Amino acid sequence: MRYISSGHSHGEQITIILEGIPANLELNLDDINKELSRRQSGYGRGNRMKIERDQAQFVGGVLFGKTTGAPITIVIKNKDYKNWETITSPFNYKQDSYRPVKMPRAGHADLVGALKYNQRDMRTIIERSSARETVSRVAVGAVCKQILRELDIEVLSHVINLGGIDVSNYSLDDIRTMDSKVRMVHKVKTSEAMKRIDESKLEGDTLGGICEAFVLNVPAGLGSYVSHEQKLDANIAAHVLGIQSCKGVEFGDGFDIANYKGSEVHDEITYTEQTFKRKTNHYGGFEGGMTTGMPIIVRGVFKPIPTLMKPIGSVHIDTKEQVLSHVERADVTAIPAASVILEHTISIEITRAILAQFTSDTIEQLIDSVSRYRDYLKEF
Ligand SMILES: Cc1cc2nc3c(=O)[nH]c(=O)nc-3n(C[C@H](O)[C@H](O)[C@H](O)COP(=O)(O)O)c2cc1C
Ligand SMILES: C=C(O[C@@H]1CC(C(=O)O)=C[C@@H](OP(=O)(O)O)[C@H]1O)C(=O)O
Repeated sequence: MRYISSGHSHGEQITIILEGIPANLELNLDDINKELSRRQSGYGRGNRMKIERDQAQFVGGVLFGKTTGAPITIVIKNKDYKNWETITSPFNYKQDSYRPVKMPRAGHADLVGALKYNQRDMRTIIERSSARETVSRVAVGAVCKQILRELDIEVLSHVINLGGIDVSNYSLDDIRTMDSKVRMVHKVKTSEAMKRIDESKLEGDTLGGICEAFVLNVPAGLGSYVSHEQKLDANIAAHVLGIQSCKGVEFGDGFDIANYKGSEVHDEITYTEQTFKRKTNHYGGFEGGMTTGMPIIVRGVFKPIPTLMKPIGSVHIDTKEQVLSHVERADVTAIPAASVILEHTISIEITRAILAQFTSDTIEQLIDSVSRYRDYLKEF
């Protein structure tokens, strides 16, 4: 399974081509659109999210509500395009009143993108480096979650730190039953986090944070130790790090394991109810790049939004004068959205590993093949 996306933040649309999804999967379009709208909400987002109402249009690979096995094409329109058309229309642009972007924002892709692609107007960089692209991961991840649901595998996420405030107060059961808005910025301690967001906004500043995701009911043995390309934890980490503004990924106890002895952190092996289990899950569900059968626990840390309404120093790319960096509409924080994106990114990698490992021309074959593998594990 693989996917590619194309499109600009303020262009007409984001187009996604997704290949390798089994045939006969009945897609629930409402659920896919619900996931897209979860990505849009969350306290601290800027005015762009008031303009957009993301909806997936399937224009290939789905007939009679089911996947056909052919590549799937998904289109997500940018409603904001109508306000940008004179700038971002590929050919019918007008240059008269347009001001090119010349003062790179530290933390964004502006300067390095301009250097790499020899661009003198960093609009060309912004249009693709923008996290608008994350609609594609969520649309693809939402399709993947429907496959995972057929296999009784569940992926959940929540915010655990927003701008330095610990907002992690929930058990797995709480997270599972929360409605999406509450899940993204939690009820308890929310007011403190919202206050911090309001203060940052007034100060012209931005915030980052940490999100956590869980994958439940994964069979042991997804992924493989035989090559780095097949290590599922490595593939999840790479894809998560590819989320705009992600600066680190950890599994289970993560960086904290450095503080313990082996006897304290290796997850001791037990055998109950015909299953190999672990007394603990310090390694977050992975050994040797393979799932252990314990819940997968992944956290991502996301830096504060680069665009600052009270800008910091920069250098004009033509004159080389010291200036203040470019200012444009932006989020104060996007951590609630990052949590949804994290969940979908992980769903994609879990699905990719499953489709690589099991017979999957059709969803029926996949369900049967995973079920037989689960029986085999019980008989082992
Ligand atoms: C959901 C989401 C929304 C974002 N919104 C903004 C934004 O409004 N303004 C901004 O400057 N950066 C925003 N970012 C971060 C930039 O896209 C990101 O920092 C930039 O592409 C550079 O990539 P890097 O941070 O991974 O190095 C957002 C990131 C995410 C995940
Ligand atoms: C459009 C989205 O996020 C955008 C990501 C983004 C950036 O620089 O990454 C900058 C902002 O774009 P704009 O300048 O149009 O307000 C965010 O709104 C989205 O998440 O759908």
